[in-house]
Amino acid sequence: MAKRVSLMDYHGGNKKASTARVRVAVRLRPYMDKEEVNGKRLCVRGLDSQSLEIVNWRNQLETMHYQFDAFYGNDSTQREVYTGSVYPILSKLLIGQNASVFAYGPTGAGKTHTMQGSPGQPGIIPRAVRDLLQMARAASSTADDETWTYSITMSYVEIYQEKVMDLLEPKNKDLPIREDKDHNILIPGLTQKTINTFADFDEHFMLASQNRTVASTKLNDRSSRSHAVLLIKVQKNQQVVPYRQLTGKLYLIDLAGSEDNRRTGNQGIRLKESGAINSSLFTLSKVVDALNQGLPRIPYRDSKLTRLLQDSLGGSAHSVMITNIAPEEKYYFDTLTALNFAAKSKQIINKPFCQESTQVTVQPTMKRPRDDVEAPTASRQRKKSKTEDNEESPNSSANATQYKLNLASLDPAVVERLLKLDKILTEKSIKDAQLLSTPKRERMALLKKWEESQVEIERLKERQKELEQKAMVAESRLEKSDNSLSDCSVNESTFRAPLRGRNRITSTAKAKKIVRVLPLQDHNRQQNAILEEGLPVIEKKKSKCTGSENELGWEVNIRTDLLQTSREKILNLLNAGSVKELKSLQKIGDKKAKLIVGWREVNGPFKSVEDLSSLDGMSVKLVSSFIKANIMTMVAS
Ligand SMILES: Nc1ncnc2c1ncn2[C@@H]1O[C@H](COP(=O)(O)OP(=O)(O)OP(=O)(O)O)[C@@H](O)[C@H]1O
Repeated sequence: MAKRVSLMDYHGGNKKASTARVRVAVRLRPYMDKEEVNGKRLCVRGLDSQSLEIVNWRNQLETMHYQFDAFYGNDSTQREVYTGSVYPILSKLLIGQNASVFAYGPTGAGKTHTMQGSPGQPGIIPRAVRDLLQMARAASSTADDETWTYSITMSYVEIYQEKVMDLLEPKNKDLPIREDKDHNILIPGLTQKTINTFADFDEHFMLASQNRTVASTKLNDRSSRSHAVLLIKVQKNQQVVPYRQLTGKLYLIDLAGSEDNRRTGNQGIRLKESGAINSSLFTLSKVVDALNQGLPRIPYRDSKLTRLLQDSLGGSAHSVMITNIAPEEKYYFDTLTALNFAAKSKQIINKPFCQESTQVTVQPTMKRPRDDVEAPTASRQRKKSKTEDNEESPNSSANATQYKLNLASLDPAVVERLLKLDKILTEKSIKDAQLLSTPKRERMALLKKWEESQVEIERLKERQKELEQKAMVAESRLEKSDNSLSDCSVNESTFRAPLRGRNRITSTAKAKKIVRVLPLQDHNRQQNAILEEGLPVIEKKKSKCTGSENELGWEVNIRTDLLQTSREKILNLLNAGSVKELKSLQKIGDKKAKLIVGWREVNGPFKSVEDLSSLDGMSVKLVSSFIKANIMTMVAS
C-alpha cells in the first residue's frame, strides 16, 4: 500500500521541520548589453548574500529592497548556486521525499544557463544527477542500509503550447497528466530510462535536449519556447520482507521566460508561443497567490504547467525556486515583476511526506523499475492501486492477520516504532483536519449568509416589481375612473378623488402637510381627528358607485359644508373675477379666462359651475375635472 508518511515523524526528526517553506533564491546574471544606449546603467544592486535593490532610473525614489533566502550576484559561479540551494535537498530523495527546483524569470535572464549550463560551466541538472548517483551508491554500500537497494530513472518532458511532449520519445505528443489516489502527479505513457552511471544520463539528456523547442527572439538567440521538466526518480527497495519501497521524485524545471512582446519583437508563431508561455506563468502566479491566501480552490488545473507542479508547489515536495534576473536597465519592469513573484512564492509552505509503498505479499526477487514507461494507463494504475489496497490495508479484517504476521517477523523495536508512528500520524491527521475545518466552517457560514442575503434581495426585487405592477394597474384604472367620472351618479357630498389625484393633492408642500389619507379601518380615529384638529379631512372609503370605475373599490369623501363653500367660491370667481383672477383657478389659462369673461358679457352670470360646459372647448368631462381640481385645492388650503 502506498502510504503517506510524514518524514520527520518517521525518522524521529525535528517536528518543526515537518513543514518546509519554498526556498527562494535570486540569481543576477552578468551585464551583457552590447548596445548600451544609455551608457552602462544597472537596475539591480546586490546588497549582501540575501538582499538586493532594484532601481528605477526614471524615478530613483522608487528603489525597492528585497530579501530572499539567497542572493547570487553577477559574479556567482554555477557551483555556488548549486551547493547553496540545491545540494542540501538531494538527501531527501533517498528517504522517499519529493523535491523540485525550478528556474523562473524573464527571457534571457539566465534560466537555461543556471539549470543546464554548458560543458565548461555545468549547471544544476548535471551536478544534481551526478551527486544523486553517488549518494545512492554510497547509501547502498553502508552497513546500516545493506537491506536496501537504489535505482534511479529519468524522464524528460517539455510543455509546449499546453501540450506535454516526451523529449525522450518525440513521437509521444500531448501526453495526459493524471493524479493517483495518493495525489501523486504522473504522466501515463511517459518514457522512463534507468540511469546507472552519469554517462547513461548524459547520453539520454543530450539527445532529448536537441528535441527541445528553442528559437531566436530579439532578446535571446536561443530562447526556450517551452517549459522543460526533467524528472529524476529515486527508488529505494528493501530486499527483505516486507519488501518496502520508497520513491522520491526530483523535478528539475527550466521554465520558459516571461515575455514582453513589445521588446521580444515576437510575431506569428513566436507570438502564439509567447501567449501560451505567459498564460501558464500567469496561472503559476495565480496558484502561488491562492496558496498564500489559503484559498480553498487552487487553480492547478488551469494550465499543464501548474498541474504538473501540483505536487511540487504547496504539495508534497521541497521546492526551490531560483529567480533569474538581468541587470540591464531595459529589463527593469521584467525584473520587478519577477522579484514580486519570487517574494510571493516565498510564503508557500510545503508539507514533505515520503511516499512509502509496502509490498506485503512475498516476492522472490525485488522487481527492477520498468525501463519503459512511467505508468501505461490510468485505468491500469487505478486497478493496481485497488489490488494493492486490498492486499495491504491493515484495517481490513481479512488482511489484519497477515499484516500482524509481517510485523511479527520484524525486530520488536521496529514494530514499536511503527506503531508509535501510526498513532502520531492518526493524531496528527485529526489535528490537521480540525485546524483546517475551522476557517472552512467560517467560510461556509459566511457563504451561507451571503446566499441568504441574495435570496432576500431577490425576494425584495420581486416584491418591488409586484408593487410597481399594482401601481400601474391602479393608475390605469384611475385613468378610466377619471374619464367616466361624469357618467357616474355621485352624491353631491361625495367626491371620488382618484389615487392619481394624490399627486395633485400633494403637489404643493402645503397640501402635503394637511391632507391625510386614512384607511377605512381608521375611520373612527379619523373622525376623532376631525373633531380634535378641525382639519379638512379626505376620507378613503368603499365606493358605492358601480361599474368599472369602481373596481378600485375606493373613493374619497369631503365634508359637505367644505364642498359647498368651495363651489360657491368658484362660482363667484367665474362671475366676478378679472382675467388675472380667473387664471388663478386650476386648469384655467389665459385663453380660457378671456373666454369666460366674454361669455358672461354676452350671457350674463353663470348659474352653476357646470354652466362652464357651454364654453367653446369645455366638455362636461373637462368641467368635471376643473371642478374637482379647484375644490381639492381650496380644501387643501
Ligand atoms: N550567470 C551567467 N554567466 C554567464 N553567462 C550567462 C549567465 N546567465 C546567462 N548567461 C548567458 O545569457 C544568455 C541568455 O541566457 P539563457 O539562455 O540561460 O536565458 P533564459 O533565461 O533561459 O532565456 P529564455 O527564457 O529565453 O530561454 C546565454 O547566452 C547565457 O549563456
